[in-house]
Amino acid sequence: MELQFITHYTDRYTYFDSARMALEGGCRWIQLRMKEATEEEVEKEAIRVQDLCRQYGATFIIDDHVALAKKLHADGVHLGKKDMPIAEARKLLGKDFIIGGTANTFEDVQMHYAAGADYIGCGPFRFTTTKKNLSPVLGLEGYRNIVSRMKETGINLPIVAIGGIAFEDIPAIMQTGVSGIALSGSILRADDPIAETRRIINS
Ligand SMILES: Cc1ncc(COP(=O)(O)OP(=O)(O)O)c(N)n1
Ligand SMILES: Cc1ncsc1CCOP(=O)(O)O
Ligand SMILES: [Mg+2]
Repeated sequence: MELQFITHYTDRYTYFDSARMALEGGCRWIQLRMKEATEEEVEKEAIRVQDLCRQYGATFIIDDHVALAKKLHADGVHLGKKDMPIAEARKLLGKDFIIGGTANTFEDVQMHYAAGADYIGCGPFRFTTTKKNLSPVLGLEGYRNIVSRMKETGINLPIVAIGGIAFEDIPAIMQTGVSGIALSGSILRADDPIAETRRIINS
């Protein structure tokens, strides 16, 4: 299973802990997402998490902060509706950076495809408290619809499902034709987040 881990914090774990546990559990794609942090805090953690990702040979993506991704030579950046437009980020970063875009509809996918995105984070699958101001929930039917319209129009981009996903949801979500899963909370709420990551990777 292709898993992207999105960093978060809890009463027990820091952002850095969350990335470390996902890497120890075998995840090889980490997105540093720190919504309530200052630019300085994001940079400080980005340097540490990037170093750890390098030790594990994992891809390191930064959420929202294009200039920081360029400065640190991160592997890429993830951008949503309220962030820098993908075409502008592509001009700044060039072709060697991975750029992901958020989609909630097929029209979002079309727009990001035209702008040169490398992958789509598509969601939310269901309600989650990890993100505020959620777009409408897609459910399985939402993914089926988006994937089938992509096939009809010849849009070939990896689609990563995100939002409120737990271990038990993964087989049915993968059956809709998406390429992978991104998650955060269900790993951090597990008794043993490292074992939970391993269970997902091996599923
Ligand atoms: C893989 C992935 N998909 C979607 C998102 C959401 O990005 P965005 O819409 O910009 O919202 P924030 O994460 O910035 O709150 C994501 N980060 N990763
Ligand atoms: C960043 C993001 N975008 C849509 S839902 C979400 C949060 C994913 O985290 P969780 O797996 O805890 O719902
Ligand atoms: Mg964003």
